[in-house]
Amino acid sequence: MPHPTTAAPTASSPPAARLAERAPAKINLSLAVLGRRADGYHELSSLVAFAGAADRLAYDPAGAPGLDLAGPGAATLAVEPDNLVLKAVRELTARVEGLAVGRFTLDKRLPVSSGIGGGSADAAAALRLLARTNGLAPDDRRMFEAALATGSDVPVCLYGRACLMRGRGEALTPVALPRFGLVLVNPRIPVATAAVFRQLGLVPGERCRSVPPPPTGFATRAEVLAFLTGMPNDLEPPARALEPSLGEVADRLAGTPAVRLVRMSGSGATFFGLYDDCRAAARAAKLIVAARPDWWVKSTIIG
Ligand SMILES: C[C@](O)(CO)[C@H](O)COP(=O)(O)OP(=O)(O)OC[C@H]1O[C@@H](n2ccc(N)nc2=O)[C@H](O)[C@@H]1O
Ligand SMILES: Nc1ncnc2c1ncn2[C@@H]1O[C@H](COP(=O)(O)OP(=O)(O)OP(=O)(O)O)[C@@H](O)[C@H]1O
Repeated sequence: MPHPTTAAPTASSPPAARLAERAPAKINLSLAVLGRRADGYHELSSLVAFAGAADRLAYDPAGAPGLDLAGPGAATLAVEPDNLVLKAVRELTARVEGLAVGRFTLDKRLPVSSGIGGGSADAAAALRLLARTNGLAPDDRRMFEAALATGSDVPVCLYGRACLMRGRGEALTPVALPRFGLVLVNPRIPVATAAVFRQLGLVPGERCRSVPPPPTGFATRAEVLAFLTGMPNDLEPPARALEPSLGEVADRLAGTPAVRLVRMSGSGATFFGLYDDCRAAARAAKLIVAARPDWWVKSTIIG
């Protein structure tokens, strides 16, 4: 297979031949750091769910292997040589003999390096497209292995449903969640995941806390909120220490009417607000956009 490349949009086969997958934003509703493993990765326990906001990955199986970038976020990735879509392709190619690979077009809508796993979601979408077009079962072990080799958040994005995520990101247990209105706010300040973990100052092999597992399901929003109140995002203090301006993002969300919970996702800098329904979320988003038109603000649903 020729080496896949990243390139500006080009003409390719007609739309009828194209396939597509959504690549939804991953939200860490809670995120406990339990310690640091001997291999350097941190041991996590995180309640994860997926938002209505997404990138979109189109695929032309007959096209030349590679990736074209489109959409409002394309420019932020244009000089990125190691796109996670291409990394996932390489990892699956290394595991599946004779894997046929075509051309991807990424419609980039989610902010980059923002704690909502956009790149991981894109990588998972690429794996799903390759599985569909190569006759691999979605639960083929090689899919999971390629996902984990691509990044810690890629397995959960491949899974794509609300779950408890543990370990480095490889242990996933389904959790039933009721629906919330959701507002995502990103101040367009990229935050490097590695720097936030490093700020915790844990040495390999160090344990720092234990947490009780969440229930396997929540019947009501009140139950979810009660659970989350005692389970913050442990990466929020180090992210705020690195980027004190994140305080304004949390404060703006906390000031919106009818907000039930405000928290950072992943390693930041995206914060989210939970609301009872999407109308309350839409109202809140409007207020934030009016105050900070320079921020990325998205009103959607989760659960
Ligand atoms: C913070 C989260 O977004 C929570 O879902 C993820 O744990 C991060 O997942 P990710 O961005 O896919 O992370 P990777 O690309 O695998 O790793 C990026 C950096 O974060 C560190 N990292 C990541 C995951 C983890 N459990 N422990 C870590 O210490 C890695 O050492 C690496 O330096
Ligand atoms: N398709 C992609 N979309 C976004 N970022 C990508 C992509 N490919 C590679 N990257 C690079 O991956 C890194 C992480 O990007 P991403 O947007 O997934 O971060 P994140 O939202 O903080 O993820 P996480 O929540 O998993 O930590 C950035 O350095 C970015 O340049």
